[in-house]
Amino acid sequence: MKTTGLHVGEPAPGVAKTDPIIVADHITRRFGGLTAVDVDHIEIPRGAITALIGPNGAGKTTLFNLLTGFDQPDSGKWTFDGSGISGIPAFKVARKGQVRTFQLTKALALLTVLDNMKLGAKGQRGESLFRALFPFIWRKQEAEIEERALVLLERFKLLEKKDDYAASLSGGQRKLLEMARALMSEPTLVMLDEPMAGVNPALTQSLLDHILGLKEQGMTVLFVEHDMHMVRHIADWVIVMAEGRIVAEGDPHEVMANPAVIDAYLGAHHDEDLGEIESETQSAIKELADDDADEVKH
Ligand SMILES: Nc1ncnc2c1ncn2[C@@H]1O[C@H](COP(=O)(O)OP(=O)(O)OP(=O)(O)O)[C@@H](O)[C@H]1O
Repeated sequence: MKTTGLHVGEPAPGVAKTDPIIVADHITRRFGGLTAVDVDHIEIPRGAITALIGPNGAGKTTLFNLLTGFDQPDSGKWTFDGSGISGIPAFKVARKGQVRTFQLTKALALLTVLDNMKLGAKGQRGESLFRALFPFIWRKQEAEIEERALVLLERFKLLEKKDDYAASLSGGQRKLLEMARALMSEPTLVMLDEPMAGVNPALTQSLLDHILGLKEQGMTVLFVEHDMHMVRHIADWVIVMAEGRIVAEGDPHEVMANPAVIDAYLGAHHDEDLGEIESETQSAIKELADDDADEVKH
């Protein structure tokens, strides 16, 4: 079920939201002479699924890294749930309830599925001092963490794999594990980085259902994705970036029909034959247009 009534006024870049969970101003991040992110104002609607899309190199991942404290901006301020979190390190951001998924790194792939889950809960209360002073309470907390991990693994159909190395999982199962691990810290905002990348079609629906499930449970979801089918099917709101800036925002269908978005994807090659210069994102836009045409026919 799509969530509507998210914005106030015309859906232009930076438009105000009725109930924003993130409000950010004047964020810039430069790498040498390159300005990777230059966002004047952005608001993420609470309780909805927002897609952040844009061509390769648009600055989506950099913006994700900034908002979650994994990178520091050259300028900018933002709030999460009403409290200022700009410049706060990632583990503190996560404690406040804003988590992001990570690609399963080599090191994590060499841990079991269950250990990966337990790591997702670390940085909450299990500090070493706490452990030393209150071993009894600490053990109780460990037991609670394991219990929560098992419940989540069951929900994500990974329980049978709990003692396997994460490296042995398929691409889709890894994505499920990344999402399940993020949920260990009981977040209010879940940020997913390309949740569909490397997922085979058999697991696509299950992943989509899990993401919709997060919203049903009251969480806010923000994801970066190149897969336009996914954007269209589950996003309530779409924000488009190009060259570090936000170039369009709105409902998925309206955004896809927006000339600024088509321009952002096609860039200087606008008038050329798409067949010759086709890239991942260009073919995605074409697929989407085909989908829309199919829908009109039916
Ligand atoms: N650590 C870094 N050092 C130097 N340049 C960087 C760094 N990280 C990102 N960039 C540059 O910043 C720009 C934005 O990159 P970013 O990865 O944020 O884009 P993106 O929209 O996530 O792209 P993609 O869809 O390909 O993942 C790119 O030109 C990239 O080369």
